[in-house]
Amino acid sequence: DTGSAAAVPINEVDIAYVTPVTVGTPPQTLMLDLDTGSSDLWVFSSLTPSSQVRGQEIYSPAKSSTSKLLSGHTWSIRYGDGSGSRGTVYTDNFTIGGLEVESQAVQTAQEVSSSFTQEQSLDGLVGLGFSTLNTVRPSSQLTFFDNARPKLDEEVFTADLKYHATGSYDFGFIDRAKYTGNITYTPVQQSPGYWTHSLSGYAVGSGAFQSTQIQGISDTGTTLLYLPTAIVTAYYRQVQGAQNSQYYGGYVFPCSSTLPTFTFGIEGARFTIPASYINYTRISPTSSTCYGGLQSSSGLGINIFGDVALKAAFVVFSGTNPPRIGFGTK
Ligand SMILES: CC[C@H](C)[C@H](NC(=O)C[C@H](O)[C@H](CC1CCCCC1)NC(=O)CCNC(=O)[C@H](Cc1ccccc1)NC(=O)N1CCC(N)CC1)C(=O)NCc1cnc(C)nc1N
Repeated sequence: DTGSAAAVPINEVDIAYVTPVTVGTPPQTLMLDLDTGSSDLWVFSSLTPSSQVRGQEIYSPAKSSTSKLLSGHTWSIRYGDGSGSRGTVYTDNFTIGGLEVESQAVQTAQEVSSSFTQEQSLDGLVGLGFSTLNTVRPSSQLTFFDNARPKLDEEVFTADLKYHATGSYDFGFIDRAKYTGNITYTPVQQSPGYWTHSLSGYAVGSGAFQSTQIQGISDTGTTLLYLPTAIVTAYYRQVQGAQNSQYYGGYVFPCSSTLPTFTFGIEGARFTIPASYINYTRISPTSSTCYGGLQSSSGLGINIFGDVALKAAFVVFSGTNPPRIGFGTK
């Protein structure tokens, strides 16, 4: 089997992408953030206090003839940006892009943090990290990809995220029409549960490519690209008026500045992020100061290849044994 679904940016600066999914019988449609940086599938639900719901679609297990309570099971998750949620667990039919998993663990939120309440276009997450990261207790649950794997034509899913446009996620096949040339693969280290791999180096603008192994995680749920401070300072040294602002928590620069491109390596292949992707957003709607899409990872303890980087390529997440990740030019 295969599946294919849209990845729709939820705002004008691609802060996140949501994908239509259906849960239950008859199908209830929700827009969820497919997140390779976590492994919980959770949704706003009829169990979420109405004071914490602001425009989100909700899943009501009581309205589904195929829902089953996973009794005694709970979950609680905390994300890198400090947001979080917790609740109970049902199993139900779950489909993405025509690909169905019966009795998928669907984690129903009983509490969500304020940033989720405020994000009305996001009805929950589909974790596509390794199932070891799942927070359901007493027994952890499998991700949609792990459940779908036995019925997939190929043990892969792909991400084709786009700049200020709708892209796609495919399951079970690699769509040759979505990239040119070949996919370059590199090994993935699946502990502790992220899609962890290395870049083979980088270049700032037309500068020489610096060959250096940079380990990090490819994370569709993270908006920006977070790399070691030395690389980030080398980049913004090329930007007139750029400064690392304590106030704004990162590099900012005049919106009128000319930004260089940023190239990263996967093994012998090279992928260039256009300057426009790195001119991420104005710090406020009327400001002439802009916030960079490339920021330092020093506070995170890990480098994160987030959407700013991933949208510059066609990315294959391969669940083969051993797992690997592939990048194609588009
Ligand atoms: C089982 C836990 C699980 C694996 C967890 N995984 C993650 O945190 C990575 C995961 O990909 C999550 C998935 C997000 C969570 C928020 C909602 C959207 C998806 N990514 C992050 O937290 C990366 C940092 N956040 C981001 O990149 C969010 C994403 C977002 C998008 C839309 C709306 C709201 C938030 N972006 C922003 O806040 N932006 C606003 C500011 C702007 N400058 C950039 C964009 C983890 O590592 N948690 C450990 C952890 C706990 N506590 C902390 C403090 N840090 C941690 N890393």
